[in-house]
Amino acid sequence: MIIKPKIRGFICTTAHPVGCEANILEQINYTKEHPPIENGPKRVLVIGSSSGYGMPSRIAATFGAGAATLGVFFEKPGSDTKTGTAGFYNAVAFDKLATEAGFYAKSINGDAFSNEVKQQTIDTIKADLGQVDLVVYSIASPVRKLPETGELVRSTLKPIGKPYSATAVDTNKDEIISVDVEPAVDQEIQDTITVMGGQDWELWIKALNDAGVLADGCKSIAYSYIGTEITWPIYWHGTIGKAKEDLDRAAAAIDALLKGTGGEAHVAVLKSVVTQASSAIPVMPLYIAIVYKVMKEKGLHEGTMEHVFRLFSQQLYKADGALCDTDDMNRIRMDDWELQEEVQSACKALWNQVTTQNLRDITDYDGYKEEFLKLFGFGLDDVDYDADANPNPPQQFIEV
Ligand SMILES: NC(=O)c1ccc[n+]([C@@H]2O[C@H](COP(=O)([O-])OP(=O)(O)OC[C@H]3O[C@@H](n4cnc5c(N)ncnc54)[C@H](O)[C@@H]3O)[C@@H](O)[C@H]2O)c1
Repeated sequence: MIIKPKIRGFICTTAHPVGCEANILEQINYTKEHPPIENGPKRVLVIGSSSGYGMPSRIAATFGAGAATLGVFFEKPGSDTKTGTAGFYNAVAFDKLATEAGFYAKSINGDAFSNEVKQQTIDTIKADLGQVDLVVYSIASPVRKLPETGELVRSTLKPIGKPYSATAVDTNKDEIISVDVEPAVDQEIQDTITVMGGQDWELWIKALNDAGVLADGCKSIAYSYIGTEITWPIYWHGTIGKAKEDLDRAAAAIDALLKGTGGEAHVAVLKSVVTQASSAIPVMPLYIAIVYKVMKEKGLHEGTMEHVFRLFSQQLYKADGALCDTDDMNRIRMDDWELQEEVQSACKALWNQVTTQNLRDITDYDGYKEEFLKLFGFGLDDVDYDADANPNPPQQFIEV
């Protein structure tokens, strides 16, 4: 099949398996070029491991610390007429490259919110690894099927209390627009907490702990975002922010549980990056185009792989074995570079000046668009997009 990008709204409905493999290889090579992560984990479970921040977590564990990894994700395979999702191809590539390099890498494709996927994960750990010493929770989902009732709950990305009006970019027309978002009603706030809050992370840790598959000293992290004044109305002070506050609550409960066996749990607050999840959030694409411009100019830019590698090597598994640095909520603040005063004041200045005419000059909008396409395996120099590509490459995922 000849595969080209097809963009609909804020997603690309096609993905390129060869391009996705090239992306994974690039991330693996980045990791291999760095000194190994001393004291790193050896058996790792990554929940939400097929893209965004989850995949580099798996790569840092494997190629940085030499860990055996089990990945969980929810992705669609390709068929003769349709391509699979980018996450599917990323995971195919990771399993292949990790296995070829001699590492244990198994993947479970199914709904992480379900009891069945949790049980399959436990069975696989028991059969192959015995226990795990790190659990990474990196799910981003607009919907959660509740395991007990089967009810489908949807999250929303809305402000709370009052309508929100802001400058944004229409990424299909490459135009600066104004977006107006009505505030959430109470049910929408509750539902967003149900989908993206900490309950499922807690259910995972409880299930894994009850099954005896968490090693003594096991750590767990879940990823969060706080951001800045520019994005607060739609993010930290909005429905998704309430869900992330609930993640902080869950982190404290999980930390208390894991401390009993010498372990720990943290929320890691990460920087804004181009992922499928962030491109769905109003205002984020423009903010990212601006902050990338500023951080690239200041030599502070990191992509997902660089950022997660710094988290693993300089915080979670420090060379001297010291505990990670945390804020007063016990969170690991990897967003420290992005939140520097000089970065944020430069962002605010650009935010107030941006127009359709100067979008490409004063922001890194071209970089944003390139990275967006790259998420789906497109726009890479060394991939022949006119060549036939197999939309269903061989894989051995455990399907649940
Ligand atoms: N993108 C950012 O700028 C950013 C910044 C800070 C924190 N984060 C956080 O990082 C985490 C991951 O987000 P991302 O941006 O990497 O998202 P992403 O869309 O790139 O990846 C989401 C992952 O979740 C998996 N997933 C979704 N629903 C699932 C389900 N029902 N069962 C199993 N797997 C499922 C997907 O398969 C994929 O592996 C989120 O908690 C997000 O808030 C993101």
